This record gives sequence, structure tokens and C-alpha cells, in this order.
Amino acid sequence: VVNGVEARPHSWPWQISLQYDKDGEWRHTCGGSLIASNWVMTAAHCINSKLSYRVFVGKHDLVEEEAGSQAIRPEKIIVHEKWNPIFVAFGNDIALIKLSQPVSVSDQVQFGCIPPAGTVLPNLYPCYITGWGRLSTGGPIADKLQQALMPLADHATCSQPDWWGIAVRETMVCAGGDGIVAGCNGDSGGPLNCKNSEGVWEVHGVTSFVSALGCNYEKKPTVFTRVSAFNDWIDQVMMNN
Ligand SMILES: CC(C)C[C@H](NC(=O)C(F)(F)F)C(=O)N[C@@H](C)C(=O)Nc1ccc(C(F)(F)F)cc1
Repeated sequence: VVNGVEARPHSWPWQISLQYDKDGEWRHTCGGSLIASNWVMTAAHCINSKLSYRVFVGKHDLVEEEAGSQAIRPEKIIVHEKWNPIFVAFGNDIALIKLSQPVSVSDQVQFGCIPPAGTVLPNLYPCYITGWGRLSTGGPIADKLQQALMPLADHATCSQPDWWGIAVRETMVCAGGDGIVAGCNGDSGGPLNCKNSEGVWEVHGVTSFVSALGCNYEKKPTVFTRVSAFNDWIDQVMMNN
């Protein structure tokens, strides 16, 4: 997250760190959201079938050992069948990770809520991106979980020619675009958190892409998979696996 702030520890208890084993070292590669005791939602582009992963729940500082955190191996990973790795703008950048054992909820580990199917929030609605991604374009990833307030840019705004144009679809959500605050590499797969009218936080987006010209690039908001466009897919996958 570029120009965010350190989150109060464990204030986004569904945020997970997806890590892969590189020469015996575990490395953070993406974020994700715990949505059930044995299911994590992340981005399809985070998954490389050649790598072995672990899901770390209950974390705040990636470089510290933290009581209450737990690393769990995936049992299986289901990537959306219509995800096309060649072109992130085709959408369907969503995947579900079934955990090899259920996680127990606690103060530090909770499920994120999926919004009702079809929920489309209005322009400038205030949401928060969270993640351990780069702190600046080309910069280091964060040790401590970051958060940033990012008002939504509705489809009409986000699909303007000098914004994302036709690269953004109605199955995506845009947020930010002020050239200051943005998601960045390593935030992929993590949640866009929006509080609903009852004051309940929901995972409205899965962090998908930023401009190749730079993470915080004016009129190139961070683009998320819109979770409320995938309720049926999520239900089907969780029921059938
Ligand atoms: C690996 C990528 C598919 C996703 C990667 N996502 C992220 O870094 C994150 F954290 F914002 F989610 C990204 O945006 N990386 C930048 C460097 C990128 O490639 N952006 C990008 C590429 C193609 C398009 C398209 F499809 F519109 F041409 C748009 C943005």
C-alpha cells in the first residue's frame, strides 16, 4: 500500500499472508481473506501451480513471530475457470484456497463477510485497502500490515478513456486514482474492506491490478475483482470441494 498507515494490529482479522517456499525460505507473495474456517479467497494471478504455498493467519508484522498466528498448508487451490493469465483485464481474477485444516477463530482470526450478490457501491464510497504490498512503486514490501482509505471510483468514472477505459469491467471495482494512495505489488489478492449500511465490514474487492506505469498513478485507480459478482461461483466451489 502506497501512502497508507500501519493498521492497528489485528483490526482486519480476516487478512491473511499467502507465502510461497523459495529455496527453503517462506516469502510473502499476496494477501487474501479468510471467509470460512477452511477457505481463503485470493486473486487468481497469485497462484502458480509450480509453487508450494502456506497461508498465514493472525499476522501483523511479517518479520516477527506472533502468538496467535498460524501457518496452514492448502489442501487444494481452485482458480476461476475463466481466469486468463495472459490478460488481467479479462477479469475473473479470483481463486479459493481450501485449507488442509480448519482455523479456529479468535481475537486475531475472524472471517470476512461476503457482500450480497450484485452489490454495487456508489462513487466515492469510502473503503479501505489493506496489505503488506510495496510501500512505493518499486519499493520494499511492508513488515507491518498497512491500510489506506480509498474512495471508490464508479464504473462510469473508472472506464473513462483517460482512466482505465475498456480495461475495466463491471465485474471489477476501482478505488483511489488520486496519484497518492494506492495498492501495490504484494497487496494482490487482499481485501478491499467497505462498511455496509449496518456498520458491518464486508470484503467488497480482491486486489487485482494497478498501472504498469506505477502503483500510485493519477487516474489509474487500483482495480479489484468485485466479490459481489462472484457469489454463485464462491458458493458452488465451497459446496463442491
Ligand atoms: C501481475 C499482474 C497481472 C497483477 C499485478 N497486481 C498488483 O500488483 C496488485 F497488487 F495491484 F494487485 C499488477 O497490476 N502488476 C502491474 C505491474 C501490471 O502488470 N499491471 C497491468 C498489466 C496489464 C493491464 C491491462 F490488462 F490492462 F493491460 C493492466 C495493468
